[in-house]
Amino acid sequence: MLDIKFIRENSDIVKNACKLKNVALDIDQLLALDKEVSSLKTEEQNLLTQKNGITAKIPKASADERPALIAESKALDEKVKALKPRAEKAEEELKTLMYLTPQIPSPKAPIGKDDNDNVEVKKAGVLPKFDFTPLDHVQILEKNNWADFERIAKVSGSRSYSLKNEMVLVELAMHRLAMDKLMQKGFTVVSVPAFAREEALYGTGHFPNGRDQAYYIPEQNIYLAGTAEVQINSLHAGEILKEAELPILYAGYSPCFRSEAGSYGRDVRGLIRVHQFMKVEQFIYCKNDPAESEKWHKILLETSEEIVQDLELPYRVVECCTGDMGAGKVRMFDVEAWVPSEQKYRETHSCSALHDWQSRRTQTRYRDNDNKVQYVHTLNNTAIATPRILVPFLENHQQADGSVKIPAKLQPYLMGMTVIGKKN
Ligand SMILES: Nc1ncnc2c1ncn2[C@@H]1O[C@H](COS(=O)(=O)NC(=O)[C@@H](N)CO)[C@@H](O)[C@H]1O
Repeated sequence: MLDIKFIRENSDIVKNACKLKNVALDIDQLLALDKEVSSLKTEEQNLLTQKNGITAKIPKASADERPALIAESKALDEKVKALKPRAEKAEEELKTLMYLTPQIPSPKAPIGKDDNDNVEVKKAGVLPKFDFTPLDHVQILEKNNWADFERIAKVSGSRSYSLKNEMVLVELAMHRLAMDKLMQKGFTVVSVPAFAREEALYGTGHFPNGRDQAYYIPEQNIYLAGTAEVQINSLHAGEILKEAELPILYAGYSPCFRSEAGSYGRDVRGLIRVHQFMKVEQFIYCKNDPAESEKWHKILLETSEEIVQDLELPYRVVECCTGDMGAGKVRMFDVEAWVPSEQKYRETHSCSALHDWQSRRTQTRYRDNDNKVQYVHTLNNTAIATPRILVPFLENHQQADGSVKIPAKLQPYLMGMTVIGKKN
């Protein structure tokens, strides 16, 4: 959400942001509603002032003056009451449009329509050369009895999977590697429930537009969040923190649930795009300062690169263009790991800076050292998300017999194993 004062004084900048982010929103209509809300409030205030003036006269008025004064006071009450539904309707409509108003993208962000216009900013690692015909991740899993798809689909439906044997240990090992790294960097590791109330999904900006991505449990009127960003972003909703408490660094561990509505037919095979996955989420609250946000954004990105390097995966970093980054972002980078069977890089991490666009939605503020109350800035990035990252992991580290080499940094989390899978 933006500051309404900013929209009033910079409507052209906001209109341009809507264009850059493919957000179909009528800012003139928003400003007209804003004016209507203000004028209704002023009208109500004037009526109340008039009424108070009249009421104040009643005690001193003579017996024959009093009935007229009481009648006039009642008539003013009726006028105030008549305004209420109009004011509430205008406020509701204004709030809806405020929730849809995109953040202003950084001038450093590439301008573009969709992920085809993202810009590669870094490439690292050596693409694997196989002296055998490499398998894709599903074939490697099946050859080693490391996953089941067919049976579990009968039980759990589409886009489901069951990891087996060493693959379950590899998944846990990756999460532990990520959590240990984040703890060493001062992050507070927290596990959070997948459950989240509607306000929390509005808080990150997943709602209103992404409502169809979330599973809803009507009896509890609660949702299954698609990322721990949702829960963590609302952990301090409504609070006024102290500047000395910032930055707050969270590593949120949770199951993530996504309907993947709109992804029909995409990545239907294997582990890339599933309904339930596990993620360690990096989330930072920092003070309201673009330079501070830029510093933490860089650190978040470097941390996810370190994890991908620890897994010895060839990868690249792309800066997301304005049309791909999403409504709330100032700037966003994706880390993409190389998938040999597709001969292309696939997104494994997504690193965003949002300034105060989310904290205005959750009313998360802090009292700065000059005693001024400000909105915090928020940032988030994936630390590790499985099972998707198992895809580049298995394919890049596969050997001719179908076994898979374990990178040195992961071995301590796997009882020192250096290779897993097929021998004979
Ligand atoms: N349907 C899915 N199946 C498997 N993995 C997924 C799915 N959706 C997202 N992911 C993984 O989760 C990562 C983060 O998802 S994201 O929507 O891009 N970004 C976020 O959720 C942010 N909170 C940063 O983590 C993705 O990069 C990807 O690795």
